[in-house]
Formats: sequence, C-alpha cells, structure tokens
Amino acid sequence: MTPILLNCRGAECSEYTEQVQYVKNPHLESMEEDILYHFNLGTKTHNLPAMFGDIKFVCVGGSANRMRAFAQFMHQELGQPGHVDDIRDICEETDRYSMFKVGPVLSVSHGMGAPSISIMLHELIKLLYHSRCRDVILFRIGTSGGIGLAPGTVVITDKAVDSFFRPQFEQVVLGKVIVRSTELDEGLSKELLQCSTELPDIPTVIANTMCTHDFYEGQGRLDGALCSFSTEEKLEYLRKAHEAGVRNIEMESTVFAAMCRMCNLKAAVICVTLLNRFEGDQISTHHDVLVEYQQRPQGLVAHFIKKRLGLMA
Ligand SMILES: O=P(O)(O)O[C@H]1O[C@H](CO)[C@@H](O)[C@H]1O
Ligand SMILES: O=c1cc[nH]c(=O)[nH]1
Repeated sequence: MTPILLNCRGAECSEYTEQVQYVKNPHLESMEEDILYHFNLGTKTHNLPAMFGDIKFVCVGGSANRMRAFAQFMHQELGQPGHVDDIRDICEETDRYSMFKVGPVLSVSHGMGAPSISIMLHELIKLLYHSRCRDVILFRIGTSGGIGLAPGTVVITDKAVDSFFRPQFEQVVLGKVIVRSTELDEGLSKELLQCSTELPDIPTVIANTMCTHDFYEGQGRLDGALCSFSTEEKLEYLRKAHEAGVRNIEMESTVFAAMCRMCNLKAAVICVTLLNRFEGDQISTHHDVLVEYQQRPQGLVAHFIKKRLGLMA
C-alpha cells in the first residue's frame, strides 16, 4: 500500500500512515501526470490535496441543476460562510459533469446511465486518491420508478440488482465479461433509515433496487418509441421484480455499488420514487411536486451528514 498523509488537509501534512486504497490500478503510480479529462482537472495543473483533501462526503446524482441545488442546501445546513450564489461549478470549463464543494461535502452530477456514471466515478475516485482523502462516504441521491410503493417514497437500496434480479454488475473488459458484486454497506443503510425516522414526512424503506440500461423498454414501459411486449407481459415482469424484493427501478445503482465496493468506499443509494409503475409509465405528476420529491433524499442525506459532523442539537 502507498503511504499517505495523516489528518489529510493537503500537502502541508507531515505524518504518514497506511491508507485504505481507493484505487486498484498499478499503472497509476508510474504516471507522471494524471489528467481527469471530463472534470478538466489534473495532478499537474491543480493542487488536488489543497482543493479536495478535506472531503468526507460525496453526493452524486444525475442532473447538474439538482447537484447545484443540493450544494446550496448543504451550504445553508452546515452554516457555511459566504453567499450560496458564490458556490461555483469546479468543472465549469467542461459541460460533461458539474461539481460543487461545500466544506467537507462534494456534490457531483453524473448524467444518465451506467457508462456516464462509470466514467465520472473513475475520475472521482482518482480525484479522492490524488487528494489523499480518507474515510469518505459516497451517496447516490436520485429518482426512480416505484414498484408497489406510493409516489414520493424514498428507497434506501439494500441490494442493487440487474434486470435479471442478480446482485451484480457486468462489465466487458478486453472482450471478456467481468462480473462484480454490488453489495452495499448494510450498517450505512440502517443508519440512513434511522435518520428518516427523525425527520417528518419522508416515508422511507430499505429494499432492492433494479438498475436497467434503458428508461423505456428496459424498464418495461409501454410508452417508448419502440415496444415489443404486451401490457400483461409488462405487469408479469414487474410482479416478478416485486417478488424478488425490488421496490424501485433506476439506471446507475449497480455500477455505482460495484465500483465503490471494489475501491473500498462506503456507499449508499437513496432514490425517491416518482410514480408507481403498477399504475402507469408516464411521469405526469406536477413539476412542483416532483421538485419536492427530489428534495427528500437530499434532506435525508443532509441530516445524516449533520449528525456525523456533530451538528445536531
Ligand atoms: O434521478 P437521476 O439521478 O437522474 O436518476 C434517474 O433518472 C434518470 C432517468 O430519468 C436515470 O438516470 C435514473 O437513474
Ligand atoms: O421510472 C423512472 C423514474 C426515474 N428514473 C428511472 O430510471 N425510472
């Protein structure tokens, strides 16, 4: 293991200790420079330990605007100095992802689907490694389609499963399929569930989350440009998913869980359901209600972070 700095706050640290390795790539050590291309950051152009060394919580979600709003919310919740409007997008030079830092919290967008979040996570995990961060917890805060749940219910993922209800993520590497476990941290999920009981109006469950590679046919929707199955076949599939303990469907949880697990990062997936898929496919709920639903995972994670930082009365 590479020695890293104790009490990391950038390059000024002087004590060394063994660190849990966040990266698993022997080639990295021999690289003179590492360019995190999609973030427009690099080890030669930026002092990453000084910029990010104090990060303890990373929250990721699909949309750039949601992750900006989350950063602004955390700014208020943590009583940070300065004005919320001054929180700038660290990746503003590129429009691939957005990144906002508020004290020990990093908020990053990942786009939609496994390839998009996977690229972001490679660079994010290297960012944490180059910044010499320690004891970091990652959260995916997102939206999903519910299976047999009232819309607005927050699902903390127990197992992230694929479209065959298997707790695994398959990646093709050099023409071969590599299978990785998607097991998440049980203690962290339980701690989040406990947090939900301390907040009003956040109906929350722990259940399995199905991750698909498509929003339409891949999630059994009848309303895409293509549809190759009947209403009865759709409902049969959703019933099977329900029997397998699945209560929501989204598009990033398996690769998120697999990569965090491989890289020794504690992680949780917290997604609100926007609709009950037994009742329909279209998301027709009023925009204001959807905005309030999306804030529920944010409120839960903010509460968790404040508790961990000892900021609760
Ligand atoms: O709410 P976010 O984080 O964007 O995630 C969900 O929403 C998108 C589909 O609308 C997919 O990326 C799905 O995983
Ligand atoms: O039904 C839904 C809603 C949000 N995100 C999804 O992936 N599916």
